[in-house]
Order: sequence, then structure tokens, then C-alpha cells
Amino acid sequence: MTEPPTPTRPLTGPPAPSAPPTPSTNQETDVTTGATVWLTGLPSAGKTTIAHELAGRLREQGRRVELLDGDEIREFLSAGLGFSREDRHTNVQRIGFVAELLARNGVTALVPVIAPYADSRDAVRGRHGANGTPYVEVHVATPLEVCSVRDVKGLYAKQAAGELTGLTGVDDPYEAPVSPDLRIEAQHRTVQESAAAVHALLSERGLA
Ligand SMILES: Nc1ncnc2c1ncn2[C@@H]1O[C@H](COP(=O)(O)OS(=O)(=O)O)[C@@H](OP(=O)(O)O)[C@H]1O
Ligand SMILES: Nc1ncnc2c1ncn2[C@@H]1O[C@H](COP(=O)(O)OP(=O)(O)O)[C@@H](O)[C@H]1O
Repeated sequence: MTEPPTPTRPLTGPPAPSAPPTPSTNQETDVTTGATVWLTGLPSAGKTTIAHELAGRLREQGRRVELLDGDEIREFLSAGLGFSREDRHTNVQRIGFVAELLARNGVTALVPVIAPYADSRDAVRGRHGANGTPYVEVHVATPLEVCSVRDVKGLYAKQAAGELTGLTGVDDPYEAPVSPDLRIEAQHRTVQESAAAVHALLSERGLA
């Protein structure tokens, strides 16, 4: 009597150990659920650093991620815009528009951009809400005293030397979010801990 051929892969049961993890999906459309994660905070607060760490974690679990870097956006999408209230508002709306497009198509859009004005941020949140696209606001709440010592781009020193005016948090407004989805006192946490906190929130909401 001949033995039936052994299948190379089991037809039922759990996926093979080498299978990549499955991202969360919208049950009705079977489309991967995207989201915009906006990290707002002062210059040198750690927005970009935390966003990169978070991006790595999300990619590891098989999610598609785009990081909309503020400096890159200002070089291309927002070329020519400055740092007046009006220009910052325009910049934030443009970034919000692109992030929402990405998020509604299944991408997790990470946005480490200052976005100093509450009404600008609210408008972005509102547009996401109107389209049913998940939006998560994270306040990277590193205090000015810490940011100005880090001074990654030398902006605080320039402002102090009188070579720059209108620096967010110093001589230009930063309206801290009153009720963000998450506030991180990032000066008391490692980058990994901060990224893990955002990741945990996304998991709770079925977005990671
Ligand atoms: N005057 C002034 N105020 C604040 N920030 C300044 C300014 N001039 C240049 N920069 C640098 O520009 C980087 C990008 O700014 P953003 O696009 O995130 O700002 S905004 O949301 O439009 O206000 C921003 O990047 P980050 O340091 O990564 O936050 C700043 O380094
Ligand atoms: N606990 C921390 N969390 C985040 N960044 C930190 C921390 N400690 C030191 N840093 C450093 O602070 C700097 C923050 O810069 P960056 O992420 O570009 O800030 P932002 O994007 O908010 O302007 C980086 O050089 C980062 O390595």
C-alpha cells in the first residue's frame, strides 16, 4: 500500500513560523487600516527621533509606514513658505492633507512636525474625522529648558545671539495641546520607551 504524499505545507492550522505578521485589517473591506500619528512639540523635543524608532517597530510587524519629515516637506511640498503664523498654518494643512491620503490608503503616516497652533491641528484632525480616517495626536512635551540645551540645529543659540527671530517656544507661540491622545514627558524616558508608549496606544486602538 502506498502512503499518500505528505504536503509540503499544512493546509490547516497556524501559519508557518516564517510567515510575516499580518497587520490589522478592516474586516469589511479587507484593507489594512492606516492612521496619521502627529508628533507635535518644540524644536529638539525628540519628535523625529521617536518617529524613526516607532517607524522601525511598525515596519517590523509588517505595516507600511511613511515618515513625513518637516525639513523635507519644507524643501519640496512647502518650498517658499516661512515661519509666519499664516505660512505655518498652510504648511500644516498641506502635510495633514498628504498624511490623510496616505492613511486612508492603509499607510501609517508619522508626522514629526511642530504644528504650533491649536486651530491648525484641529483642522487636520477634523479632516481626518470627516473622512473616517484614524488620527492620533502625540504631544512630545520635552520642556524648553531641555530642548534649548540639545539645540540639534543650533536654532536656540542663533535666537539668543539675535541672528534669528520667531523661534517656536522662545519668541513665537507654541500652543501645547490641551487633550492630546498621548502626552509624553520625553525627557524622563528613553527614545525606546517613548516609541513603545505610542506603539501601545496604536495597538489598543487596533492600529498596530
Ligand atoms: N523660526 C523657527 N521656528 C521653529 N522652527 C524653525 C524655525 N526656523 C527653522 N526652523 C526649523 O524648521 C523645522 C521644520 O519646522 P516645521 O515645519 O515642523 O514647523 S511648523 O509646524 O510649520 O511650525 C523645525 O524642525 P524641528 O527642529 O525638527 O522641529 C526647525 O528646526
Ligand atoms: N529621551 C530622549 N528622547 C528623544 N530624543 C532624545 C532623548 N534624549 C536625547 N535625545 C536627542 O535629542 C535630539 C532630538 O532631536 P530631534 O528628534 O531632531 O527633535 P525634533 O524633531 O523634535 O526637532 C536627538 O539628537 C536625540 O538623540
